[in-house]
Formats: sequence, structure tokens, C-alpha cells
Amino acid sequence: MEDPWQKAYDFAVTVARKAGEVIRKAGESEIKVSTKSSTVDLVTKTDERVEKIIIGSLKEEFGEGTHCFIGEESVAKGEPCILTHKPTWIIDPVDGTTNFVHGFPFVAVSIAFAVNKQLEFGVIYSCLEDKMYKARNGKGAYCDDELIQVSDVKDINKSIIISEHGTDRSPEKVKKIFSTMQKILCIPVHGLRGSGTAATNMCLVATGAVEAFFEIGIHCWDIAAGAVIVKEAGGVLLDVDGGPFDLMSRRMVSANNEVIARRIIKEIEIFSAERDDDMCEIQLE
Ligand SMILES: Nc1ncnc2c1ncn2[C@@H]1O[C@H](CO)[C@@H](O)[C@H]1OP(=O)(O)O
Ligand SMILES: [Mg+2]
Repeated sequence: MEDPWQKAYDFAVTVARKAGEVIRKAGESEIKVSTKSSTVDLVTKTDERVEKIIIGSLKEEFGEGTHCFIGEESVAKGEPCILTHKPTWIIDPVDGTTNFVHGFPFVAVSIAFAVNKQLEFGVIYSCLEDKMYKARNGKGAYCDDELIQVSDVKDINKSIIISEHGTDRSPEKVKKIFSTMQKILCIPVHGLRGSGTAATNMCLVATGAVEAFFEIGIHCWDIAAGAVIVKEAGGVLLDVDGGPFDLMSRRMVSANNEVIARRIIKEIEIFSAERDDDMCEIQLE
């Protein structure tokens, strides 16, 4: 059967590459536009410019009426963040903005596409490394056209785990994050890592470089494309409480297998994060 979303998938790869070129040319000296008070959440003019380029290209190609768009910068400006049954693009123009500002070399463009609330494909362009990760539902995951697969490690003692510190600097949350990291490190595991971008972290799970990545506080645009890529590389996605993965919950464990995922879940100290779809009062359907 012909894949109805083949054209959208190919277009997403082209747009992600184009966006990555803009990011590379912009360099690291971009001006910070805003920093929210209790958090350290950086935004640059490049984030906004690149999102406009991506959404503008997609609207031109697929029409504004039939497709919906959830983009990090658009949501920041008050656009709704609700996943409906309509074909929906979920976009993070610059994942790893803090890295970008500092010239830390992991910055990704993340573009996912969902229909009937199911993710159909995900594309992540790690633009400073020039690596294109992509996956379509049921069709495997690729890095630069090479099939990728998660690691087959089942022994947590032989694993590397990724987590991040997030953007919230309230002492209670930071304490929980470090307490979780301490417990996981002392299992013991081989190491703890973090690239500073959720999208790249998920690609590292998908290629088998690490066994798992988990985080609380991430948004749907950070992980939507990565979720397809991890799943298609043979990995699993769960909620941090062990329940089913929920794209809008701002919590996620992605891992090479369920044994590793559930071992990590035992150690996670959960803290609250307002759901992505709670931040907006409008119901679109
Ligand atoms: N409030 C939050 N807490 C934790 N991580 C967040 C976050 N907001 C964004 N992130 C994302 O999580 C990773 C680092 O923790 C990055 O991918 C970052 O995306 P960003 O660079 O697009 O903001
Ligand atoms: Mg992001």
C-alpha cells in the first residue's frame, strides 16, 4: 500500500536540513531575547526565525487549513498546544538553545508529524554534527540512511544513562533531580551523560550509544520526533511512573528495553510539571 505521508516525510527531511543550515550560519553569538524569572530558559532570535521558516515552508506546501502546527516558539506566544485528530506538525526549531548560545556542539532541529493523535514520523537533524536521524512508523529508524538499533544491554550495571538538569532552578526540584542521579549512578551504572538536547539524547538511545534517557520538564516538541526514532530503533517509551508514555505529560523514560527502563523508574523521584495541554484553555475539538 502506498504510504500516504511519504511526501510529508521527505519534505520534513528537506526542511530540517534547511533549518539546520540557518542555525549553523547564525553562529553562537545570537542575542538572548528573554529569560524567564525563576527558570533559566534561553530564547534567541534564531529560535524564532527558524520556527517561522519551518512552519512557513510547511504551510506553503500543505496548506494552513488541513494541517495543524505545534511549535515551541508559537506556543510561547500563546498559540494552542493541543493534539487533535487532524494532521499535526510538532516542531522544536532549536533543541538545545542553551548549547547554541554557548557554542556547545549539540543542537538539533526536531520535526514530528502526528495523525489521529498517533505519531507517524520523526526527523531530527543534529545540525552541528551534520547527522540526519529519521524514522517512520513501522519502517525502521535511520541515521544518514543507515539503519540504527538500540543497544542489547539488559544489565543496568553495564549501562550508560542520560538525564538532564532541566531549566527550573527551584531548590526542591534541583534536589530531586540530583537525588535521582545519585541513586542511578550508585546502582552502579557505567556512567551518566547529557548532551543538553532531548532530541539528540533520544538519538543516542536509538543508536545504542547509551541505554536510556529520562527527563521531567521536557515538552512535546522536545521528544515527539525522538519518540518515533527510539521506538523504530527497537526501544521503549514509558512514563516516569511506569505507566504508558504520554506525549503531552512532560515526563518520559526512553530506553533500549523494558528491563533497563523499569530499573531506572525505580529510582526516579517524580516532581510535578504542568501538562503541555493544560497550559492552554482552548479545546479545539
Ligand atoms: N522546563 C524544562 N525542563 C527540562 N527540560 C526542558 C525544559 N524546557 C525545555 N527543555 C528541554 O530539555 C532539554 C534539556 O533539559 C532540552 O532539549 C530543552 O529544550 P530547549 O533547548 O528547546 O529548551
Ligand atoms: Mg527543545
